[in-house]
Amino acid sequence: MIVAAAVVKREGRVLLTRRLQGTHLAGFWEFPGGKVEEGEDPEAAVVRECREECAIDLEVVDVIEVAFHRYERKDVLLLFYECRLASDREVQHLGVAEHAWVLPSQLRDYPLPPPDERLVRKLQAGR
Ligand SMILES: Nc1nc2c([nH]c(=O)n2[C@@H]2O[C@H](COP(=O)(O)OP(=O)(O)OP(=O)(O)O)[C@@H](O)[C@H]2O)c(=O)[nH]1
Repeated sequence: MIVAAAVVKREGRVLLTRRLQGTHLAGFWEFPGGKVEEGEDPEAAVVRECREECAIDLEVVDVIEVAFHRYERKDVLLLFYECRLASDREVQHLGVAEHAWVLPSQLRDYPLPPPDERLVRKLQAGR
């Protein structure tokens, strides 16, 4: 399973969303995104997922990190894309429980899934 997630920066902060109850890793925070569908371009997937789940419009800037993780019931290849906001629409909670704009130095206060660890370190190193 391929997952595309967005690293959206605004005024030195990065967007995190919280997973809905009843989903895999419920309650965890994450970089918004989701599964890439069959035949879908991962960059299109991250834009689509963020529109569906948060109502924001994004433009992909670059790939920032790749991670592979073996969960108990599935293997996940995560593609993290640096994205910029393409409009000034506010984040809405369509498919997420809540959101936060977080300073890199505060990312440790938000429980993120294990495969996100290296990305967190990169962001904290200012990259
Ligand atoms: N969006 C996102 N997903 C992540 C991150 N880190 C990470 O391990 N994941 C995992 O990647 C998968 C994303 O899939 P998803 O959000 O479309 O859906 P899901 O598996 O809950 O969907 P499902 O219940 O329909 O099968 C989840 O298993 C999630 O735990 C992250 O930072 N952002």
